[in-house]
Amino acid sequence: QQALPNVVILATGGTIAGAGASAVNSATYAAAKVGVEKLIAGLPELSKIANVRGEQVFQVASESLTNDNLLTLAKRVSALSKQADVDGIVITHGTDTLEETAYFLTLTVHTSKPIVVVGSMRPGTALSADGALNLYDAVSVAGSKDAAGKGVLVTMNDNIDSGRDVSKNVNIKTSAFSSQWGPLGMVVEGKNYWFRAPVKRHTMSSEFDIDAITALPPVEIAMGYEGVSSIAIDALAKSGVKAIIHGGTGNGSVANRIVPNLQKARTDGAIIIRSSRVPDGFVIRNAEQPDDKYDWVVAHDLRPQKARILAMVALTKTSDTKELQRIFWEY
Ligand SMILES: NC(=O)CC[C@H](N)C(=O)O
Repeated sequence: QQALPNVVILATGGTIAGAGASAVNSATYAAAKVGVEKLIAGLPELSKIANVRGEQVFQVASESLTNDNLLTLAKRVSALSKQADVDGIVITHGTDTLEETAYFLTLTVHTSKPIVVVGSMRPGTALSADGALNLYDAVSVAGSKDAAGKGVLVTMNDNIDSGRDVSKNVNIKTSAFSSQWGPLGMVVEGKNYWFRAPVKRHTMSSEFDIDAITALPPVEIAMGYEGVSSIAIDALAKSGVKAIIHGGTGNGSVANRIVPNLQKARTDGAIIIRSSRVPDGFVIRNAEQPDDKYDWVVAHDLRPQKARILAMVALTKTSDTKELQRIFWEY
């Protein structure tokens, strides 16, 4: 009988720590109510697969997380990952911005130990609550040797997804999370079944290290849509943001009437990053807009909210647009 792995659960809030007035409240409830000790005590099956201990890092709904929260969490994950008595780390998280935290961690934490971010779509008080199994799966994956070196992972609805690729694509339903490139595998009854591996740079092979990052630069998002005006772009440029993510239409297209405003924002110093509001596919450089001529960057397959995370991290090292474009291809 092998010794059980040591897994630390860092709790940050969300629906997985939510509570409703009755068992039929699957959508109407308060997130971030239940503490980590109670979450662990409510799942005695965990003690059969790992030595688990919990830390309450935050108790919030994830839409309210800040850049400072991201830094605090990532630094704690990094410190724990360096401890010999920690084999894996689980982060319980609200699902609304889970994909952003998971991507930030995979970009910045230098470890090959498994790190798993997990949430739920229904509070623990609801009928058919999904949090208990999702958390069991997260601890199981975080404690398994075959999950090492795959970047930060997300376990929701039996799937093991890459924290880089996965997004919340459905609300209300427990099948909320998916990626256009597919899950890496599945976890069933405490066993992992792998089908693919990430090819983008992450964790150990990342050039970014949370231990060396003390602040994140301001990066904001402006959406494209029929009838868009230059109000948002002009306001962002004036605010002094270091980069503007343009969540464009289609292939990252930009309304002709705001192109001059984005060009001016670039000349005045902001980095312009062209992404798309379309959930899947990716943006091709110099298609739709002459990125070389305008000195713009394209976001590859990253959605605006993920492009913002990579832009903030990349800008801690460089504001050279050629370097930034390399980083967007590689991560
Ligand atoms: N399902 C959820 O976790 C959503 C709850 C809340 N909005 C959050 O993101 O924390």
